[in-house]
Amino acid sequence: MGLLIDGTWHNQGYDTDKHSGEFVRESAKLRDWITSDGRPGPDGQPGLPAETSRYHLYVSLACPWAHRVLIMRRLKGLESVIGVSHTSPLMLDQGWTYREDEGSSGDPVNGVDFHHQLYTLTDPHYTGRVTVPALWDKSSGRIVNNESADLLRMLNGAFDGLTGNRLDLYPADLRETIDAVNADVYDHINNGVYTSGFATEQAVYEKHVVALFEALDRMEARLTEHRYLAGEWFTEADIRLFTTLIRFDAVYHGHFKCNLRRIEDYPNLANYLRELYQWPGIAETVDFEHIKRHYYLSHATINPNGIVPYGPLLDLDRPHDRNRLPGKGIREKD
Ligand SMILES: N[C@@H](CCC(=O)N[C@@H](CS)C(=O)NCC(=O)O)C(=O)O
Repeated sequence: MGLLIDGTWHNQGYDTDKHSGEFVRESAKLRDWITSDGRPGPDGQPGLPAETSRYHLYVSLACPWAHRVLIMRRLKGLESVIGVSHTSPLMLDQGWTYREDEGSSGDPVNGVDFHHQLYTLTDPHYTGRVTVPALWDKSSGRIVNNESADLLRMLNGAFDGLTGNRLDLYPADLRETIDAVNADVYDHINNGVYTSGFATEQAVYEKHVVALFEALDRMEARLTEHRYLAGEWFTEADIRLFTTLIRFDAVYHGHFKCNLRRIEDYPNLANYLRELYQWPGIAETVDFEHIKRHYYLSHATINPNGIVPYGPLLDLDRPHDRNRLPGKGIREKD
């Protein structure tokens, strides 16, 4: 694990001492935006036009943030429009790598060995953490965006003219609800497992793990009455919760000590997780081999001997009970 400082790779972990034992996630820095015709993004970000085969997605199959984007790519029928390379599950001295002998797909676009090289190709003086997912633009030869929340929004709309796909995972009339759920899920669940697991002080860990389970309780209650997080429609809010839930019992419960309960112990969350897992196309984006090997083998401070647990046994294909609640699937744009 490491970071770039003025374009030079430094092999160093997260500095929790600087924040009294807290893990503080760095904000993504590369934030240009793909739009259908290259006009600026929603907040005036520099725009680039959607084109077939122009952009390439670099992901880790282990990473919950990258996984969101893989699901959106699949649901939006973008497989033949945006190519993908995945890293090796191991994130060690050189960070994410494209070592095929360790399980990476390799990098056919730039032929790099290490993910950090894509950042220095983008900016020879790059300073910051080197993260997946990253969307590469073959035309300008750089990463245009490395923030999964942005990538979800772009993939939901910008390429519709090329694919004819009209599914809308961020419908205008549900945005207020989706944004509010996303904020809670991001702070306490998506990031909450990391702030719990990477805490280096007991009190800091306890604060985050309690907040995490309070948020899971809120989601459990919400899903008693609602089929999906924003109501009857499946939206990006569900994708964003799913990628944490699917890793929870296999990794976060043990490795990150998020062990008040398992997802399996929550009737609604467990059934909801299975419904989403069984959604056409989604199970194919889940790779437990990468997920387990990544976490248990990449964080030597947490798991120094690198033993990967054999279990748990998960039966995500068994039936769910979510049909008891009204659901309409994914909205189509008018
Ligand atoms: N804000 C980013 C966060 C991505 C992120 O933190 N990815 C992790 C993998 S799960 C990573 O690459 N970490 C490397 C590091 O922090 O050095 C996003 O959501 O796209």
